[in-house]
Amino acid sequence: VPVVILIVGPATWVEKFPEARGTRQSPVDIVTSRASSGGSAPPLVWRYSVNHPRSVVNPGYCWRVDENGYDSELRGGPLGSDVYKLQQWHCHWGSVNGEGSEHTVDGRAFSGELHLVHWNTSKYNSFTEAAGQPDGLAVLGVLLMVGSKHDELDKVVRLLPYIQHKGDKVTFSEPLNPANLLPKRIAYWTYPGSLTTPPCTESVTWILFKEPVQVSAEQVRLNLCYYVNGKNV
Ligand SMILES: Nc1nnc(SCC(=O)Nc2ccc(S(N)(=O)=O)cc2)s1
Ligand SMILES: [Zn+2]
Repeated sequence: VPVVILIVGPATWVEKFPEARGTRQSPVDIVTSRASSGGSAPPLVWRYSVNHPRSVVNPGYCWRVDENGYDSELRGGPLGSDVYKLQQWHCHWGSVNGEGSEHTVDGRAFSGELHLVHWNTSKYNSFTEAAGQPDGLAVLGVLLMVGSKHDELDKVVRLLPYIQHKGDKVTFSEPLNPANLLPKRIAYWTYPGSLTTPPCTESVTWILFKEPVQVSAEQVRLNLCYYVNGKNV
């Protein structure tokens, strides 16, 4: 009986998304010995609005929080003189604890990875337009490791049981400051890269914080069980 092997992972993305064959594809392994020092880059500065309604969506993999157009600003660091605005933030978790981050550091994976996705409002008129431009997006990456409970993240994790299936969405108005999702030490690695999932557009300036942020084992478990249930191929 002929065996049909259905490959749905990154290896087949190039067939439908030519960008995936590009020269600046993410994620990457950060080889710390090869990272150059920051030199004279200006400080990275951010400001997020706290008291506005947000919605948590199940896009079919992990979960995503939409900022619904409320004001915010990310500037400085590797972003030149452009100002970026937070569009959405989401997570990547593994199917097994201890793996699941997209970026690795010296070959080491973390239990998860949070992405805060911003777009260049100085140059473009919409997220979708910016998402197709080489300097259109800036994503802050936060590595997650098991440790103490993360109270700010818990405002989302506790809502996961209500969005078990693809397309489910729940809106909440509890005040939340995305800045509280970032590590205390703001040292980071940065490189020109791409969206890590289709269409893999090479439009992302990646800014990955060096210091992992701790989440509790229970929060990982909730994401894992949610991930397994909510995950669509
Ligand atoms: N040209 C376009 N690409 N993507 C869109 S809208 C969908 C979208 O936001 N995709 C997206 C995919 C991956 C990432 S990630 N994991 O942060 O690199 C962020 C965002 S329009
Ligand atoms: Zn992501």
